[in-house]
Amino acid sequence: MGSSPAARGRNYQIKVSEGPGGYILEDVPHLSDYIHDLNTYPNPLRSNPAYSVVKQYFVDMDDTVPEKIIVHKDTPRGVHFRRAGPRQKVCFSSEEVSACIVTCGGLCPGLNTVIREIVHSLDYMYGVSKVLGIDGGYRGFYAKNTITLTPKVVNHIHKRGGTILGSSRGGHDTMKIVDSIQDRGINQVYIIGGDGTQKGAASIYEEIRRRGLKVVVAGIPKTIDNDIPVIDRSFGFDTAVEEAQRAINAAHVEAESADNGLGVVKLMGRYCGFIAMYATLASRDVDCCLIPESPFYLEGKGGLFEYVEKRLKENGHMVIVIAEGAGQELLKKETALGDEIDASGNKLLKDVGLWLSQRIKDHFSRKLKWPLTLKYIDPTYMIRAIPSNAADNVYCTLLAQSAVHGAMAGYTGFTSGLVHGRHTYIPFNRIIEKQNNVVITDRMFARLLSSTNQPSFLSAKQIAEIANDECEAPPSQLLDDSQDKPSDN
Ligand SMILES: Nc1ncnc2c1ncn2[C@@H]1O[C@H](COP(=O)(O)OP(=O)(O)O)[C@@H](O)[C@H]1O
Ligand SMILES: O=P(O)(O)OC[C@H]1O[C@](O)(COP(=O)(O)O)[C@@H](O)[C@@H]1O
Ligand SMILES: [Mg+2]
Repeated sequence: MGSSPAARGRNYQIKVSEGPGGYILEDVPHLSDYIHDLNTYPNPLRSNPAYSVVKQYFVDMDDTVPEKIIVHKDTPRGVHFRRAGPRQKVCFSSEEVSACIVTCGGLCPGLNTVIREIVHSLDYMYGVSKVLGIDGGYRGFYAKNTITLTPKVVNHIHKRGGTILGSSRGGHDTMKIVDSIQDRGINQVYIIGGDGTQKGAASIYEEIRRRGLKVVVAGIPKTIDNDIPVIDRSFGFDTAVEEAQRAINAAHVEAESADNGLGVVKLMGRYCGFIAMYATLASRDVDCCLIPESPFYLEGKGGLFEYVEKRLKENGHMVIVIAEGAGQELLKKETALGDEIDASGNKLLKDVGLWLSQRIKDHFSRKLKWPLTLKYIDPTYMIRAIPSNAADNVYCTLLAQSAVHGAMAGYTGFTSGLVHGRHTYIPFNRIIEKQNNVVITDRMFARLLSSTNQPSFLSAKQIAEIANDECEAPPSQLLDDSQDKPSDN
């Protein structure tokens, strides 16, 4: 993977200022930080009939959004992010802009909606007509042709799953990508992708800045797994949870219709179990939800087999939801398979659902001689390939609009993201420093355990150790709803 010496330093990204009462602004870079004779223009939205009637349509330059909204009387004001939205002045004239859009990593519902809205916002709000689609992810910058994107070309794409631009893993070469951006005269780069993609976007931004180019880099966070930190949730997550209900429902119907019926559903989540956890909480038909963050074991007292036996005796049927990244250590021990990675360096997972189903069947047929009817459903790629639902469509639209407003205003090196329901510009360093995961000592996980009645599979000592490890890390927004809403405890 190519990255410049500047990219390895990562110093350009951090722009922090402080104010009274412990106020901290983790700001995003601006072209004027390194280009001193930057022209500005009045925002064309001033004369747009749709927006000119809105009172205070333009965002006040001083508006910021707090990272934490639950505070005590004496709490310092803490970290804030710049509020997204249109500015009075822009740094590009409409004719000057030459934009490009790239989608990278795994598919996710909503990708086409984001592409469509970037093209539409650039054209209808800012009069920009030069927009290129980069074919097939990062490597498309230097190894493939581009696609001309017009409002007409993208008009109906939000009704389709996937990405009309194609995507890929691997192939990120900072130098070749920035050379291609420079050669093509591109000055706005919109990069849609997950944690890996945003790391790549940070390297591109740093190299562009090192070369002193008037080119803005705007990220739009994409991941069905919801593993991107800081933001409330990633687009496509809501759609995935909704679609997962169909698989869980099918598993439940199958399980209920058979003697000792057991439905096993595998859902996505390479390193985190958000989809599994939320789908379980939404469905209420699930008896056990297994996620990567919460280790489990099969045999012996307190193990999964014991719980399955108990539930089948009590209820006659059972549904297990398992995130694809759960139980990988157990599976690895038993199958002696090595560690493999994909082209982006992500762990390649073994099929834990298939393995678990086989282990349960073996256990009940050989050891207990129980007749068991087990149905295994793997809807993972079906879920990922559908178009986004209504809520995600609106969310994608606003994320794309925010990115365009930010880029036109000259902000760069940022990811457009929702923080406590407010659209913000988050500096890349905050997005790529860690991954979001389910905190099993948070209230939300307790709610999950109490809704399924499953054992936690952890001893009191293990839970205490995890709690100690996690007390340093702030709880994720999606998990700890005490961040957003009054506690319901
Ligand atoms: N640390 C990194 N630095 C630069 N590029 C990266 C990095 N990690 C991943 N990428 C690139 O980002 C793209 C997408 O990454 P991947 O992990 O596959 O998906 P996602 O962005 O959804 O997490 C790939 O083209 C990959 O080469
Ligand atoms: O598309 P692939 O390479 O089979 O990868 C599957 C992985 O992609 C995901 O859907 C999303 O991962 P990314 O957000 O990193 O793209 C994971 O849930 C899953 O493990
Ligand atoms: Mg990823």
